[in-house]
Amino acid sequence: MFYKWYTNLSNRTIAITIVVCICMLYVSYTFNTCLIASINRTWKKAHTSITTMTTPTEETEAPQIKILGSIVRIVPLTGDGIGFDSKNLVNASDGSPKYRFLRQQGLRPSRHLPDALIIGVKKSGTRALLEFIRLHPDVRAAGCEVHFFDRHYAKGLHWYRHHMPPTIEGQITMEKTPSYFITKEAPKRVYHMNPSTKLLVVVRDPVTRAISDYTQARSKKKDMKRFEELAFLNGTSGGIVDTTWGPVKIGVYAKHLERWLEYFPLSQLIFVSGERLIADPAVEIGRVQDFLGLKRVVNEKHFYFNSTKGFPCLLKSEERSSPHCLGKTKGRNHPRIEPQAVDRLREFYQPFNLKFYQLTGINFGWP
Ligand SMILES: Nc1ncnc2c1ncn2[C@@H]1O[C@H](COP(=O)(O)OS(=O)(=O)O)[C@@H](OP(=O)(O)O)[C@H]1O
Repeated sequence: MFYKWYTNLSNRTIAITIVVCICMLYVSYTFNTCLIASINRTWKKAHTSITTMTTPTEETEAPQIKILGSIVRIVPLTGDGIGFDSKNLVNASDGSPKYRFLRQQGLRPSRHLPDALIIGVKKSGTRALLEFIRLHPDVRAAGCEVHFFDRHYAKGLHWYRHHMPPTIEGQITMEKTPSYFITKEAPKRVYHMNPSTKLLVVVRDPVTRAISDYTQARSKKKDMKRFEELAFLNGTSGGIVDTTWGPVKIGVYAKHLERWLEYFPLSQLIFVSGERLIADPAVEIGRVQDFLGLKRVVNEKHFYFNSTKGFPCLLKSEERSSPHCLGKTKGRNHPRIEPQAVDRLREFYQPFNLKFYQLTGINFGWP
């Protein structure tokens, strides 16, 4: 009797587990992780900063929430065709006090396709660049990598726009997805969205970049082969470079850039040095603000050097008012690579680096 009851129970548990798994798979397929992360963040914020929520009043037809002691009326966003519902509340509860204030004033931010894109290069400092430039009050950026021009293009521009943050007049919308730089179809697709899109490219010594890329991959797959075995065809450090291996291939910047230059004039691109972004972020951010036609607001006062992390960090940002660094996946310790392998890779990249310097008109001074 007990055995039968126990078997029934475990069968039911298994059935429930399967149903839950299928539902989760469906949800993760339907929505992208960016959206889920953003809902998650908003959910967390709502639980830390919203203390009371009242029901809609007839007069306003909009719910009021009590944030840090003051009553705020949530004004629905326009431009997306989103009605006033719980989904909209997620959007409307954008964490920034600036936006809560604007909504109180009846100003209606709306979502726009990006004016500027950080298109790459992976592991060169793209996150740092985005976090630094979005300190500017006239810049608003999607927090996650949207991957529209590589993975989600079939979903259409309406889908893409919905992933952008709400902006008010005069603000620039930005997004960063480093894989755009190497995606063959991306230049044409971006051009079709808007031929005036400004393109930002962060580049770093391709050898260090390849090691950084490998370090990231190895952090997810512990039994990964050694760098030297993957970067060379015969597995030996001085051998033939495996140009089909992703971390090597991405570093041939000139080849990827040529595809972008088929669609965009050089003047529409800015090249940010990943090395200088670490050594002197204020200078690089100054150039970027000029390029975007923005007043130079972000400057050295926004940064401090964190000697424990070994990187520049932020004194405050829109999301956090206390000093903080980028996450622990940025600025990882790299494994030791045989000097012979490093030398061979430097030799391999040299002609491509020179070509890249010629195309951009900038000597990045990589060894
Ligand atoms: N301020 C600051 N803090 C931490 N890390 C910084 C910073 N500025 C640039 N970097 C460098 O950024 C590298 C990661 O590059 P990305 O953000 O482009 O990586 S990713 O492609 O988005 O995964 C990361 O690479 P690793 O050092 O290999 O982790 C850093 O070297």
